[in-house]
Amino acid sequence: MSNFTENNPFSLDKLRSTLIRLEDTIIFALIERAQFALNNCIYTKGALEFNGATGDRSFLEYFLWETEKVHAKVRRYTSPDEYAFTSPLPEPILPVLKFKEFLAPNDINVNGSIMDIYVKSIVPVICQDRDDNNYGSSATKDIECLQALSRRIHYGKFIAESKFRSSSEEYIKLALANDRNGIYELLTNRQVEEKLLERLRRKALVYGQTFDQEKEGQNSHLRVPVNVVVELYERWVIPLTKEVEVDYLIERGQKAAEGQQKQDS
Ligand SMILES: C=C(O[C@@H]1C=C(C(=O)O)C=C[C@H]1O)C(=O)O
Repeated sequence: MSNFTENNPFSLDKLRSTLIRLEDTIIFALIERAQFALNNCIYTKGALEFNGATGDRSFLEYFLWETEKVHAKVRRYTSPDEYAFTSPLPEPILPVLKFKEFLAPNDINVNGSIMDIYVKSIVPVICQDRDDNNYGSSATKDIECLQALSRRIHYGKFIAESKFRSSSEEYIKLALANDRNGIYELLTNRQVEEKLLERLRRKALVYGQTFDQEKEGQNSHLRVPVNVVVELYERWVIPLTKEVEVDYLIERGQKAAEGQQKQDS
């Protein structure tokens, strides 16, 4: 049941349908990356293969940073249905830095950045550990994965705004007490999470099929292991999305209380 009229961009049902669509984007992005070898040198800082062109960064870090610089120059404001580094929502707006925090190689946030998690625990499992020289293609597919993951995680801002509008008094009270755990519990919907993980398992199983008749029925020939996709969400995507929601709701609640005080004075 949506919590607003259907034409409202903050309908929780509508926002959740965008997250469901992003599941497909992320699974297919992982499948696309898995067609190339690991090419470990693209994750190695200052790897000799790149003759110093990337300075003390890895090829992927360098490639991502340069890509983001181009995007940052051309990015205009977007609606909640499109990708946005900063939220079109009323104040507060999570700073663009949030994206960088998640991707910065030396990120201190939540057990390491999305890039650290992706490079250390996702790519080595979905790609064969060898070098096929497809460095540019591999990094391009990595960036598509990282951007889809970041888009999904930062969508937590819009989900948080929707929840705030449904229960603003409760969130304001918790925000004024800086009660992050209280906000985390209030925003958590375990039924939605369990349903999501089950749907993800089914999608990874179907999308990952190579339809190679000789191997019919052998899970080993899946293009991406099902448990990798499910664990990615269970261990990282969902917790990081909720971190974004909590960050947003703390600021949103405190600023709303300030606004109320100004009105009352
Ligand atoms: C995104 C939401 O907020 C939380 C995070 C979820 C997720 O990251 O998949 C799912 C349910 C909630 O615990 C939501 O309520 O839909």
